[in-house]
Amino acid sequence: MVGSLVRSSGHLAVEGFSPEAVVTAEGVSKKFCRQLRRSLWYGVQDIATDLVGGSRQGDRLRPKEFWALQGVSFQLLPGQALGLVGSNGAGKSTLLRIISGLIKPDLGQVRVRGRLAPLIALGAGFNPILTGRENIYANMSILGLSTRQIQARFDAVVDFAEIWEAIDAPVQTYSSGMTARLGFACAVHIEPEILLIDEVLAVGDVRFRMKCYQRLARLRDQGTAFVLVSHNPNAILNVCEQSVYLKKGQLVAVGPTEQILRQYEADLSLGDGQSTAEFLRLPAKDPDESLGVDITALGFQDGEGNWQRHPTSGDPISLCVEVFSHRPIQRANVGVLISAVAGETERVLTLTCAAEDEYLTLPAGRSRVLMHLPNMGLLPGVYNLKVYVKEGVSSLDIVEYFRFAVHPGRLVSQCLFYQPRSWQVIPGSSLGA
Ligand SMILES: Nc1ncnc2c1ncn2[C@@H]1O[C@H](COP(=O)(O)OP(=O)(O)OP(=O)(O)O)[C@@H](O)[C@H]1O
Repeated sequence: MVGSLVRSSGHLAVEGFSPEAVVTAEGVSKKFCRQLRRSLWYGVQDIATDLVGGSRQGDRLRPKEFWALQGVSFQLLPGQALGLVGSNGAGKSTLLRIISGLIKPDLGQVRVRGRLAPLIALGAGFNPILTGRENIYANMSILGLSTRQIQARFDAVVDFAEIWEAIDAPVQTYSSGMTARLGFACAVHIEPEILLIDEVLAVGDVRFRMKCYQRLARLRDQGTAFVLVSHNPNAILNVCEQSVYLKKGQLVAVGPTEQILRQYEADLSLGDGQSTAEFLRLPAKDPDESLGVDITALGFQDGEGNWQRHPTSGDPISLCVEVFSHRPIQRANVGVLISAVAGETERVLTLTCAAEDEYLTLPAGRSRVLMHLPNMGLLPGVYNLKVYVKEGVSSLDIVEYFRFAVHPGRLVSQCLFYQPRSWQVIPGSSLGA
């Protein structure tokens, strides 16, 4: 799908484009200027240069300009789904805007073959003062449908968006979920050959999201190609078998989605500023500030008591919470809440003493609370751990932020949940008597 990649002058470039590709991006670069005044002035200069038939110096940065995209090449074949991952400001939306034709690249080119539907900003393409009905006609005709074709699909669009009661109200009175539903419904009902989706699936309730995913699967079966941007790795994993990783405007990797997400998440964990330390040491608290128990250190330890900065999926591991107690606590409730960093703070695991009525006794002075996990059930990725110590409903101390990465190990699971199990074959045995 993405051709073979070679490194050239510090960038990855695609060798041997397929003539069947529905989208081909070749050495695409885009620069922006953060100063509005300068940016407007540069715009005027560029238009003047175009008018007199001069050539823009697209390859050079003018003062205060920066590359939002630099030398990005990839291609998308019919019916294939490509995820676009990268942290904030990596250039994902800029790339989608260039593919959709909303903005022009300064260098390189993008070729698109087939009808393209961009779903790249909530409500973009809708006129807020027009009604839902009027917007459906306006939007779908911009996307290439005739009035007769729109009439034939109108009911299906409104049914899908579930907005019959508001169809004659101005779109500015719609909730963000309703606008997203209408945008999605219009885009999928033009039956595009290429669909660009930028985060819009994050809006709307869970039921509608499931409906969108089902619809996307149907479009894929019919041969629609996708480019999907999402901060939620599961959304990308569900839809795309291949992904592109953008970092500071450059394409750093392309390949199977699982591999690309691991690389991205590993980079995220290296950028957290905590990664070099084997465990998290917390600054000593002023006795006046303390509520009775202070968490003084936090980390993972293996069976031999060695600190493990990055636990391995499937291996036994213990979470170690070092505390200093100013007085004995008879019924301490220690809680551990784990969320996925790349999943928009999606909670993955909540483990508390109170949930199992297994309260702890903390003596006065320093102690280590160990939570033994026979298997690290988290899949490879980057997580944030929050830990608290409570006595009844009163919180004694809390650490909001301990980021760690889980490295791949022998555990192989395709889903979020890992169930430890053992297998057995009983020869000569049947379920009958
Ligand atoms: N019109 C613009 N003028 C100036 N800078 C811009 C403009 N549009 C985007 N940028 C900048 O270009 C860079 C890339 O932005 P872009 O929106 O493509 O990133 P992104 O990967 O989609 O980020 P996010 O995940 O936060 O949506 C950012 O530094 C952004 O601030």
